[in-house]
This record gives sequence, structure tokens and C-alpha cells, in this order.
Amino acid sequence: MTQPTLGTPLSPTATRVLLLGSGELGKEVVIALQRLGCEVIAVDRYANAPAMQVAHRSHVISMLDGAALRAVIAQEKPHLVVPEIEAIATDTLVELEQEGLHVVPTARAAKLTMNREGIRRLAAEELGLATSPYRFAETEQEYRDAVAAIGLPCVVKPVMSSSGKGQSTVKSDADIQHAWDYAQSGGRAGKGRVIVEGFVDFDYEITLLTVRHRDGTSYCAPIGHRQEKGDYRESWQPQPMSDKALAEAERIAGAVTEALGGQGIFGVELFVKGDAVYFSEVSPRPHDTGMVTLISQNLSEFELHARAILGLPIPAIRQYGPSASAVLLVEGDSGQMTYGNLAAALAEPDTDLRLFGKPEVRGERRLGVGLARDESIQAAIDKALRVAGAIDVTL
Ligand SMILES: Nc1ncnc2c1ncn2[C@@H]1O[C@H](COP(=O)(O)OP(=O)(O)OP(=O)(O)O)[C@@H](O)[C@H]1O
Ligand SMILES: NCC(=O)N[C@@H]1O[C@H](COP(=O)([O-])[O-])[C@@H](O)[C@H]1O
Ligand SMILES: [Mg+2]
Repeated sequence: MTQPTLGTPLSPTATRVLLLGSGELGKEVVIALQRLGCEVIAVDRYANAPAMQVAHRSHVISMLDGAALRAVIAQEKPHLVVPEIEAIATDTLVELEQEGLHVVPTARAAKLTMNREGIRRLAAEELGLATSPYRFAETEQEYRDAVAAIGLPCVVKPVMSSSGKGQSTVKSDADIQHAWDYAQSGGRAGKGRVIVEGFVDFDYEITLLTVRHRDGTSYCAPIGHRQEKGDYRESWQPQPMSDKALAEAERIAGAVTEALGGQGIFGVELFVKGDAVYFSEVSPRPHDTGMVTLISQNLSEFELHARAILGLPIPAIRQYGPSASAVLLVEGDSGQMTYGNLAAALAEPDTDLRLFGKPEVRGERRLGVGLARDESIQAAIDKALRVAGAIDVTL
């Protein structure tokens, strides 16, 4: 097998990696890549994004603009292009890949997962995996027909959105209009198509971090999480599961990630009821609920991603026992936040904190994450909540 080589940053031998998206997840990927001596270029739609603050340089462009994307890639000539969010001109990535660009994990994976329709049809219709019942709708009438066909309760989401943006659960007829209006206004790429999914009454949900690397596929211990309004609040690892459910979760994650191909980490989102496992969606990149691995593993999901995409080995992933993350979610309007009471936040043993350094908050935004390990999952969650909860954010 080939031996990867890495160059000297900012010299002609540099191994250049360009990130498309520069949020909190990208920031940790940049740090992991920098530690291995890569030259990193961060791109996002706004200046001073978290990953830009730790990259060698950055560019501000609309990543949904194919021409702008092509121009920045032509200018930087990266060896690797690493999508960090869904909302990217993925057709341009597919073209550039055909011209020889290396897109992580593959341009097709970025394209299929950018749109819920692409990944859902692949998983349910091509791979035959169990999912919620679903229908897609383009117009309000199609949407109403879809809700009638799926039945209540159901979950409505823009086909292009993440972190719960534009997502709502329709519990009664009275919610139908609002869910449509919200999906039309809340999607990241504007108005349009929605997915209507039957509500899965799961016992718990997990993210199964799956890493495809030079020597095969490895699975992290399952991560449990709690979501509110389609966005995660706490995550923990390991989520206790029956052997049968875990085996099924790994089988599904193996099948989906193999179909997407390439190398890198994937966050496979699954719903579990008894021993039955349903595929929900997958991120072909680090996952927000996977931030718990910053304290729970010898190699975090970000380090695993960096190793995998650089062609480096991952001989073992060590899990350190019950661990949790809790988000620091802030609501308001400011471009000069301060973070106080930090000594109290980090007073307990086996805790840690990430403050993302986001330049502003307009409405609700995740600005940090509390991390903890303890004797039990519940104790770790409670401790992570104390870390995040102690922080005094002044807007
Ligand atoms: N069909 C469903 N049945 C029950 N709960 C659901 C369903 N779809 C979504 N949810 C709940 O909403 C959460 C967010 O949904 P989903 O992952 O599809 O949204 P998202 O916007 O892609 O979020 P992210 O980008 O954070 O992954 C899920 O983790 C789950 O808790
Ligand atoms: N669920 C997806 C997710 O967590 N993505 C992470 O959030 C950032 C956007 O944050 P912002 O909306 O605060 O700019 C993204 O760049 C990524 O790091
Ligand atoms: Mg999700």
C-alpha cells in the first residue's frame, strides 16, 4: 500500500487542504490537520468564521455559487477539498472531481447528502434500508397530499436544510399550514421542495461515527443524543444498546458509507426501537453530536477525519468511558459577546470546553460546547450541562 507523504506548509511541497464551511466542526478539523503539518485554507460565506481563525488563510464566498467555488479552487490548487456543510454547489464539485480534484469523501457523497431526496432514495430505494415512510412535495397541494398519505404525526423538512432549520412536527391538522410556511422560510437554500416523513416513535436515537480509511471501516462507540427543534442539545457516549441493535446499526452504517465511498468520517444518524434500527440521514463529515469525542476518545472524530483523508492508518480507537457534551446555545443580538464565570464552569475534574469564537449572534446560535467524563452516562451529561450552564454570556 502507498506511503502517504506530507509537505511543508507555505512552501512548494505543502499539502494543501481547502475546507468548504468554517464552523465549529471545521475549526477542529483544521486544528487536527495543522497538527499534521498541512496547509489549510478555510472558506465560508462570512468573515472570521471559527475555522478561519485557525487556518493559514481564508476566503469569503457564496459556496452555492459554482463560479465562485471554481475560482477559489483554481486559485488555491488544493490537494484535498473538504466539505464542512451541506449547502455547497455540489454539481461544480462533481465536475471538478471529473477534472481530477480530490473531494472528501467523494463529490457524489457531497451531492447526495446535500439534498435529503438524494440520500433518502439511495438508502431506502437502492440499498433497501429501513427508514421512516416518506414523500417529497414541491407545491403546497402536493404537500397536503403527502401529509394525508403519510398520516399524523409527521415531520416536515426542507430538502436542503440542517440543524433543524425549517423543520417541524405536524401533530394535528392545525399544524399543517404552519409547517409548510416554516419549511418555505427556514431552508438554507431558500424556498422549495420538502420531505414529509412519518414520525418514528423511537426508544432512542444515535449517531454512529463510521470512518472509512486506508485499512477498512471502523466504528466508534454509538453516541446517544437529545434533540430539541431538530437541533442537538446533549450527546453522550457510549449509548447502551443491545448486541443485536448495535450489529444492525453497524450493518446499516457500513452499507450507506460504502455506497457513498471515499475516505473520511461519516455521522450515520439512526433511530432505534427495541432491536429495530431505522436509517435517518448521514453526514459525510464530522457530526455535531460527535463533539463528545473531543473528550471521550483517544482520537476525536476530527482527528479520525484528518487521518482518514490523508491516507494515514487508524489502528485503534480507544473510548474512555461515560462521556457527554452539552451545547452552549445563546439567543440575542450581538457582535461582541463575552464569556464569564469560566473558572466555575471548569472547576470540576474531567471537564473541558470549546468556545467557537463565532463573530456574532443574530437570533439563536450555538457558540460553544461543554464536555465531561464521569462514572455513568447520566453523571457525565449532568456534568457537561453544568459546564455549559455555568458560562455567563454577555451580549
Ligand atoms: N421521521 C422522524 N421521526 C421522529 N423524529 C424525527 C424524524 N425526523 C427527524 N426527527 C428528529 O429531528 C431531529 C433532526 O432531524 P434531521 O437530522 O433530519 O434534521 P437536520 O436538520 O438534518 O439536523 P442536523 O443537521 O443537525 O443533522 C432528529 O435527530 C430526530 O430527533
Ligand atoms: N448540524 C450541522 C452542524 O452542526 N454544522 C456546524 O455548524 C456550523 C454552522 O453554524 P452557524 O449556523 O452557527 O453558522 C457549520 O459550519 C458546522 O460546523
Ligand atoms: Mg440530523
